Amino acid sequence: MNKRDVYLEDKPLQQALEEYLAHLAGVGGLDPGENEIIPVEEAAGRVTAVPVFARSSSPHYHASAMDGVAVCALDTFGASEATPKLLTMDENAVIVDTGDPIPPGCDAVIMIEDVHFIDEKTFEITSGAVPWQHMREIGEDVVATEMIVPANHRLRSFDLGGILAGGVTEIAVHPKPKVGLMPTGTELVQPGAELKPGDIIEYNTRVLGAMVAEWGGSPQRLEITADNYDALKERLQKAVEECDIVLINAGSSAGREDFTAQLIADLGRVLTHGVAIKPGKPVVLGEIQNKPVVGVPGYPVSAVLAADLFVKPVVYAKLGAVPPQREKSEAIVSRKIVSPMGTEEFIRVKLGKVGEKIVCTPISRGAGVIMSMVRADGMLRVSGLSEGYKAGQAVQVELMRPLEEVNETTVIIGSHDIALDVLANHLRKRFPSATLSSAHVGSLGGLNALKRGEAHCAGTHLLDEETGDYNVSYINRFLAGQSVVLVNLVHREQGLIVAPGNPHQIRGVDDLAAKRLNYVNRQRGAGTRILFDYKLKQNGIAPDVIQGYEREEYTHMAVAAAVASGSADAGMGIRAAALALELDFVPVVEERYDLCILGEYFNTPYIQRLLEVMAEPQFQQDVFSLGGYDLRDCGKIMYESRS
Ligand SMILES: Nc1nc2c(c(=O)[nH]1)N[C@H]1C(S)=C(S)[C@@H](COP(=O)(O)OP(=O)(O)OC[C@H]3O[C@@H](n4cnc5c(N)ncnc54)[C@H](O)[C@@H]3O)O[C@H]1N2
Ligand code: MOO
Repeated sequence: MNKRDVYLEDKPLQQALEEYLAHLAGVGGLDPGENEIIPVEEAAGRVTAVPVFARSSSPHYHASAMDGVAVCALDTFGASEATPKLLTMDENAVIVDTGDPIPPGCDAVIMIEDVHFIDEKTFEITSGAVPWQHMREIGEDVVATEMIVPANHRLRSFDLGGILAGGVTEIAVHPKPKVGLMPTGTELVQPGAELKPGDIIEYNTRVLGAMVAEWGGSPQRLEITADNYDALKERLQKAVEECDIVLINAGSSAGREDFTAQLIADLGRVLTHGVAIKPGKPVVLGEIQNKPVVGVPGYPVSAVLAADLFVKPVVYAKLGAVPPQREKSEAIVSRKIVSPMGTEEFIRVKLGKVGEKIVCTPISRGAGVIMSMVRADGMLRVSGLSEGYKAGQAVQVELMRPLEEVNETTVIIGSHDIALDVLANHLRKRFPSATLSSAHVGSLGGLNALKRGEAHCAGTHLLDEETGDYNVSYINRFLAGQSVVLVNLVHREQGLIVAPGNPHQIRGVDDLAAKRLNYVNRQRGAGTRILFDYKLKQNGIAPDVIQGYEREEYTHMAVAAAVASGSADAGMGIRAAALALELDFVPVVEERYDLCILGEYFNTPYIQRLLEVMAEPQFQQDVFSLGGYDLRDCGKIMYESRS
């Protein structure tokens, strides 16, 4: 049998979902299952299977609502400042505290503050009591037999109070759908294992498990199964028997060992294999023994999206509900986004409020980049009917963080430095509501982002070859006429990041050419790239003599990672990046790394908070101990220009 299915469908998302839910509903695959009876105190987050009716009223007796004296209102009529009335304890008044039963014969409470004792037994009042004043009547809160919550209601903390107040101690809830999570792949190893080349840490089922729990299901993580058809079939069969829903992770596409669709077809039925979404395209929507079985693609972002789009509605449906919509916000696209027609694309974006508008900047679109989810503030959907967006276009973004957090975010776009991570961390510690969001597009990219009004500030280290000074001439050129303040963050060592022990005995840039070594470069517009070009020129070396000059990475850490992996012999970067990956470092220059701040934001909390943190000795110490940093000018204004 040819188990390799290379013909994936391209079904539109909405159609795939509707067809799937309709099919499942038809075969009973969305039925909730037998009710579970549980104590009310354990019921938060659970979903009621039947309405809950009050057994008793609350209060179930007339109760005093205040500390004071219970009286018969008739006895108090006519009391005023001019004609106070005297009442006698135990004859026509009884002392009560809040919550006490009202004694027979009484129908009102006078607050203790309004009572003037003449002696132990007698007191005076200067205004009459209205019948039922300061009393809580029987059933003021809950009336016996009334419905407290309907069926299919997800119980919140205070709902438990209402139910218990109504005299109910146990309730019937829908069982949590048991979702079997089946990781497959010979290459998978458990988190924490010693890693060999080719090993992949199995984390998808952990992520999926946390998602299932959030939706109200009960995740059941299964053992890793190798890519062996018979073993997979046996495991899947067992999982279907034991669970209400089964997710098979990976093996969904067209690889030689991608068996998921075939397995589901073999044991049940595949309704859809391939949906016009990106990431997540090879998702398999199927059913075995009337139970939903979904083949979730292996790439982590694809897995999260496929589960969110197709499994969440199934779990919710089994609990008698539809998933809540994510909150949305309007945002302005910072740069052109191109997306293929015919595919609904899900683009992870960073958000920040710069001036009056929320700016939306796309981050990595790779389906294998889980960090794109970690870093995302929102998700931008590009419909299959659209080719994307122009820079400056207004879009609706689904929020992955509360809008208040987005509004409190300082947006820094430009060159990357590890000190920014330390700054972000200290900022959050000192100001819990504040966030520093940094996007790494190189120094020139940062200045351009400032010009377009997409950031509050930019990290920049641009060497002026003529003057040997940093940043100022570039600011005057790229931000002419704009008011900016240039504040130093660090001086740092730039040099060549090389393998441990410096096996090629590299002493400087000239050795790269002389020894024909493999170099890894930074992208055009990066300050480090400009520095490298300057050093080549100084040494009279043409760029095309450098092997790997065209290979571009976007951050110091990515350059260090290329050297660590052995795919490059050297790359220019900061010492801290070399130290972080236990590599060696050949110093070339000390350079200045500044924050270029738009004048209009200088006196706002976005910037003042950063400056406060930069002045902290602990922040400076933490940056210093990364190695290769000098903080002698940290926080100092290096230059100011006015519009
Ligand atoms: N010729 C084609 N190749 C691929 C296609 C295609 O249409 N034609 N689709 C691509 C797309 S899109 C996706 S998405 C992936 C889906 O891959 P599979 O579901 O078959 O998964 P694997 O190939 O087994 O694994 C992919 C990748 O996922 C990571 N992975 C897998 N399991 C886990 C886990 N439990 N925890 C963490 N990470 C996991 C791992 O990095 C694998 O390398 O196929 C493309 N190929
Ligand atoms: O569907 Mo795949 O998830 O685009 O990478």
